[in-house]
Amino acid sequence: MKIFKFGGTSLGSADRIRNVSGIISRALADDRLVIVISAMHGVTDRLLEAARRACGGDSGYVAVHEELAERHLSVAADLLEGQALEELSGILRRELEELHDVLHGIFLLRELSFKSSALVQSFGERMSARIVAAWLRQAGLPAVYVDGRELIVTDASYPDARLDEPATRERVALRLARETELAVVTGYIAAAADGTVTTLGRGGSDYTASILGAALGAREIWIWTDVDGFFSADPKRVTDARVLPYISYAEAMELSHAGAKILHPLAVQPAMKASIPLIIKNSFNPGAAGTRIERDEHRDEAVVLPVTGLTSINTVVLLNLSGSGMVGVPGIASRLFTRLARHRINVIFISQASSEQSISLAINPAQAAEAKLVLDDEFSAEITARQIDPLAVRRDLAMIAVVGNNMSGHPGVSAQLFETLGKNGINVIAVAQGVNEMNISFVVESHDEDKALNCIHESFFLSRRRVHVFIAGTGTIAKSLIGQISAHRKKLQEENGLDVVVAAMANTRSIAFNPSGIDLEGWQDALEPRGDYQGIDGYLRFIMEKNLHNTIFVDCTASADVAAKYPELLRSDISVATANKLGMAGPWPLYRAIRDARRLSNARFLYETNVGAGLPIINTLGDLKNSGDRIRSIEGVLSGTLSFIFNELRKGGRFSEIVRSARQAGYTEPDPRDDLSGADFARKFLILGRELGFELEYDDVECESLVPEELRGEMDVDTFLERLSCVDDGYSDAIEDAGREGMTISFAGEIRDGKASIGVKRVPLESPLAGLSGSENMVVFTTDRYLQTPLVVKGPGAGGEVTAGGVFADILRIAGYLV
Ligand SMILES: NC(=O)C1=CN([C@@H]2O[C@H](COP(=O)(O)OP(=O)(O)OC[C@H]3O[C@@H](n4cnc5c(N)ncnc54)[C@H](OP(=O)(O)O)[C@@H]3O)[C@@H](O)[C@H]2O)C=CC1
Ligand SMILES: N[C@@H](CC=O)C(=O)O
Repeated sequence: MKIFKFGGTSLGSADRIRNVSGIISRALADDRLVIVISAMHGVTDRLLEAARRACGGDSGYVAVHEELAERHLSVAADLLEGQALEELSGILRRELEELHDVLHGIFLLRELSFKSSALVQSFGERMSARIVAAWLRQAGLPAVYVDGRELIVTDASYPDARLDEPATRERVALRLARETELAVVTGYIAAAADGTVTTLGRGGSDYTASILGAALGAREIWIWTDVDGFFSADPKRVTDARVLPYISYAEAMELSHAGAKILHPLAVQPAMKASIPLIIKNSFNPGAAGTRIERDEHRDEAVVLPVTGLTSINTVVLLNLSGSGMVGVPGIASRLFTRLARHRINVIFISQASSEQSISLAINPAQAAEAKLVLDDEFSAEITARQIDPLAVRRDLAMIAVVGNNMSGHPGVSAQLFETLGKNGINVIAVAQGVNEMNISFVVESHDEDKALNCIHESFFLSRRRVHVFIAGTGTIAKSLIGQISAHRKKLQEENGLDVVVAAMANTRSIAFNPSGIDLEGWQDALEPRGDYQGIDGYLRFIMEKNLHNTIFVDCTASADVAAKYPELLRSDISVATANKLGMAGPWPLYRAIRDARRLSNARFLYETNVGAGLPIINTLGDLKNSGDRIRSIEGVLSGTLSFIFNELRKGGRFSEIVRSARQAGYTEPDPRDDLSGADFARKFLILGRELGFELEYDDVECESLVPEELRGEMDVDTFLERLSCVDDGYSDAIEDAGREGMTISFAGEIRDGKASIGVKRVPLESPLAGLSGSENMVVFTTDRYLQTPLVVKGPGAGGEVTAGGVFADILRIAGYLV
């Protein structure tokens, strides 16, 4: 025999009931069934609403009653006709009349006890089970309506009555013995010894099914719901959550107690005691395998992960009782819990540090005010004597539980859990783990709940790793970067299990956002005005509000305002990959602030493209330094634009035209005067000097400017470029003059003994500097280890593609660290 329990969503309409009867008919071919029925979707809430209104003297309860009458009678009329419909309608009308009388009584008395509330709620299951039984009979099955009050005996503790197991067994054996009958039993409701209605707690139809299964020695108990099974996490919150084919009774209990709504927490216990498997199935997708809940030894060892699932309760409050007067004083915890129990305040989570100075409890927010009142009263003497502080209540919190049988004796699970949370900047407020080691519960701000669920899920379930990229800037570098991510995203997904999601892009005017990833082919169309999120502060607020896990901020602007935000981002544990040099080459206090924030942050800060675009210069210098080499000097060409200019001049080009071409090719800064003045080159040397440990400011770099004196005033870029031809002849002559002496000119620099200088240099034609082409950069590291033959890094040092490639590589380095 099997027990089939159908939840409210499976019974929400006539069509759904037809679907349910199809499932039942097919299963009956193989086995005897007992059917347990919940109230139709939403009905219990409406019944409670009607009762509350009636109690409050609001005659609106009548309208709710009429709505419920209409709903049930119209489903009946849709399913049945003729005599069968008449019979069923008559029964439903009688139920509805009784309901009306009860509600009217509540209205007159203005009194709603748990007992009368249970009676009101019972009509939901009573009417739905009547309808299902009638429809099954119409379909030719031997269905009979059985009221749960005839079968399940409880004590009279409302609203969550406790089962009287022996009495229930006896009644079930007696009433459900007839094998020819297809019993359609009301879930959720039971009766106390005196016959008054009791309820088994919200969602208690699962419990009914399990109680009946155990009492009847069923082979399996099937819980039919509207999802494919027990998920590794709530699929509405964690997109990669997957159905668990199997979980143990203990895991199911831990998960349902900690918020997984798929199964009533008490439903596991009777099935477990009788060793009956519970099967979670989707009535809308009966072909799906579902989840089997049974003893742990049935699990396939090959697929065992330490964590089975995670779940959360998204509104809890934390009560904190603390004070030096608690230390070493026996009985404090006993008084605390006894008082809460007396007021039926359910404790979801408990944590106490070994110092005994405080006890933290998580409870339902609806009970927080009462808890504060009763506990401040309980400890009033100690509070007056200042031995214990008044109870502290912290709100807007979520409790997350990470559950798995195999966490027990598996070192590293909590390390991995808290490291993952730390890297995502999620503050853990309280933690609890029992000695069975199969549940680590912790409390975080509600705002961090989804982020925590997603990053933990990724970390433990080997689902696809995802990083969320927020780009500032939509210009040359950003465009190339988007193109590269678009071209390689699929490959990264397939080969590395990494999903680089561009969640947002913003320029000074507009913003595009999609947490699942902006369409990289048509991102321009997704840009919208920035609305309330103006300026870089607005963008940062936007990012913080979205609070996605594994967020990486990518700076493709040339803005000092954006660079000034790096410390704040790092303090919020958001990693940064930047092409913008105005942070690392900014004023010393900003540089220091970035370095300090980076040291203290759980996030990473990478800026390889600040020097030499995509060339590995910062990393090379870091490796040399960190491995103990001493850098004697750094020389070379670190401006792609200036390199290009002199390389083209040598070929006979005209200075102003070459600058235009460099701009066209994406080598120049947004304002090419930043290149011609040597400022961009100087910034790179400033960064290298600082990497070497020198406390340098921008003005410490000796720098020769190629911007002609007469063009140094205020003017826009186009005017400047138009007037730049005034220097063309001078440069052509200088190249010619130098050539006559076997020399040429180049713009290069060096750092030696903490002094950095850059400028135009005459170099022999056979010098490596004269051999550069295009936008090539060249850096020569002379070190203790690379003395006779210095280490040279050479290659294109500017341009959209190489720079974007460097930024992309930094993103992937951060992703590797994050996930
Ligand atoms: N070109 C190269 O070879 C290399 C460049 N870099 C660096 O890359 C960076 C980007 O250069 P590039 O792409 O050429 O510059 P662009 O001028 O093409 O693009 C800059 C972008 O930044 C946006 N922006 C400016 N301020 C803000 C702000 N406060 N918030 C959001 N967006 C902002 C601009 O928006 P809007 O359009 O609205 O003004 C624009 O979209 C620069 O820092 C540069 O030094 C580094 C290495 C090599
Ligand atoms: N404008 C810069 C680009 C790289 O930083 C250059 O010309 O090198």
